[in-house]
Amino acid sequence: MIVLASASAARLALLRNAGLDPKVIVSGVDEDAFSAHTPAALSLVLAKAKAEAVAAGLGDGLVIGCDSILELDGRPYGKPATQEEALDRWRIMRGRTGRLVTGHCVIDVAAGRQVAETATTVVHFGSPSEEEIAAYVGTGEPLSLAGAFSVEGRGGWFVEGIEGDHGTVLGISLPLLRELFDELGYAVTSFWR
Ligand SMILES: Nc1nc2c(ncn2[C@@H]2O[C@H](COP(=O)(O)OP(=O)(O)OP(=O)(O)O)[C@@H](O)[C@H]2O)c(=O)[nH]1
Repeated sequence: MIVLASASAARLALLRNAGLDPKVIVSGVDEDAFSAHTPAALSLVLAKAKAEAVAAGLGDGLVIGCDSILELDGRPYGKPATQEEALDRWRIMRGRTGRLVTGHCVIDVAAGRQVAETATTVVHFGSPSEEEIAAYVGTGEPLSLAGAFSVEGRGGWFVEGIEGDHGTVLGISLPLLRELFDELGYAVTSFWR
């Protein structure tokens, strides 16, 4: 059994479209209770915390935990708390290049084994006008997204391009997840529906 320890609809859709049919158990981890020296380290700490919180209640299964953070000027940006914060974020981001880091953790509950790693995708932001930023933030979309943008939704109009795996931006890197499964001795193809 594969368990996705995430409330992210994007992560679930990505795994389903890629042939898996995970059971979703949201971890409920309080992300504000964690800190780390770098955005990448923070994404890993949070991915592990989410996977561990869900794995603690299971006797078997492969539990996947993830956390996505935008790194800009070395600072971590998660989901904006308010529309005002999202507006301010876009005024910083526009015309700039950031790194979307997603931490991944997979726990083989029965074997008591855990593997974890980050994936990073470079994001080149466009230069939306004040009116465009206000219109985008006004849709409410940015509030549920790490870095206050989507690459395939309404935010896509303001993303000039990315360098790296697009799944990492959506919230889960399939090639990295394949490596982590392989490290635990599992072939992802064996779970394809
Ligand atoms: N659809 C879409 N979602 C994105 C994009 N960038 C980030 N996200 C989502 O932003 C959210 C990042 O916040 P996280 O804390 O990692 O995850 P969450 O949604 O809070 O869910 P949990 O894993 O339960 O914490 C995830 O749901 C990602 O799927 C994007 O470009 N497109």
